[in-house]
Amino acid sequence: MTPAEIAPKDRLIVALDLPSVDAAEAMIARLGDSVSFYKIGYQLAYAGGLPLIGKLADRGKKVFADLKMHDIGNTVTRGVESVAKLGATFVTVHAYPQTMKGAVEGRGSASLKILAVTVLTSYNDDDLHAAGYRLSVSELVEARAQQAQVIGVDGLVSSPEEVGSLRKIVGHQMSLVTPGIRPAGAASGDQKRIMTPGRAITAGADYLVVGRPVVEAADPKAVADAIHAEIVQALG
Ligand SMILES: O=C(O)c1cc(=O)[nH]c(=O)n1[C@@H]1O[C@H](COP(=O)(O)O)[C@@H](O)[C@H]1O
Repeated sequence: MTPAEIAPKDRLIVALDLPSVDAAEAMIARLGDSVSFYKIGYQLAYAGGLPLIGKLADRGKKVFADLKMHDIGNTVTRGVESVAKLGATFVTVHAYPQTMKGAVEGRGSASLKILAVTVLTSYNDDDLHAAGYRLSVSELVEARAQQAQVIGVDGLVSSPEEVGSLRKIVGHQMSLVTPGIRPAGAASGDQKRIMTPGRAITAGADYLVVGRPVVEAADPKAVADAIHAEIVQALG
C-alpha cells in the first residue's frame, strides 16, 4: 500500500499496553471512533489478550499483533501460520534472516503482513555496543532493511530517525512503522530515538505507534485526536 492509499486515521496505531482485557476494552470504549488501529503486545497478549484481535477485527478495527517473534525458522513459520488465523493486519518478528525467512514462509499468501523490527527504539549506539554489535544504530537498521527486502518482508519497524534513509532503500514497497513517537512535551520514558507525530509523518513514516502518551493520559481521546490533527496537518 502506498502512503497515499493509507487512510489518515489508520496511521495512528495505539498500543494497548494495559494489564487486562477489561482494561483494554475500557480504553477502546473511551477512544471510540477516534482510533481505528490498535496494537496488542506482550503485556496484553500474555494477559489473555489474543482473542481480542478477532473481536476488534469483527468490529471493523485493524490490529497489529506485536509478538516480536525470534526463534528457529521452523518455530517462527508455525507461529506465524497460527497468527495468520487470528485476524491481525500486522505481526512483528525480529529482523534476523532466519527469523524473517521463517515468517515469510508461515505467512504464505495470507493477508497478514510481516513487520521486521530493525533496532528497538530504546537502543542507542552505546546500547548496541553493549549487546555485542560493532555497527551503529543507523548502519544496523539499514543492513537489516536490505536483508528484509530481499527476503520478502512486508514492512519495517524503526525509529522515525531512520525513516528517510529506509525509504531510499526500500521505496514504497514496504510499510515503515515507527514507535518512539512523543507529542511535544511528553515524557520520553525509556525511548531513546524519538520524534513528534508531525515530524515523523514529514520524515516519511507510514504508521505511528503510540502507547503511554495516549493510554496513560488523563484524557486519552483528546490526545489521540490531537495526534490525528498533527498527522493530517503534516500530510498537507
Ligand atoms: O515493535 C514495536 O511496536 C516496538 C518496536 C520498537 O522498536 N520500539 C517500541 O517502542 N515498540 C513498541 O511500541 C510501543 C511504544 O510505546 P510507548 O513508548 O509507550 O509509546 C510499545 O508497545 C513497544 O513495545
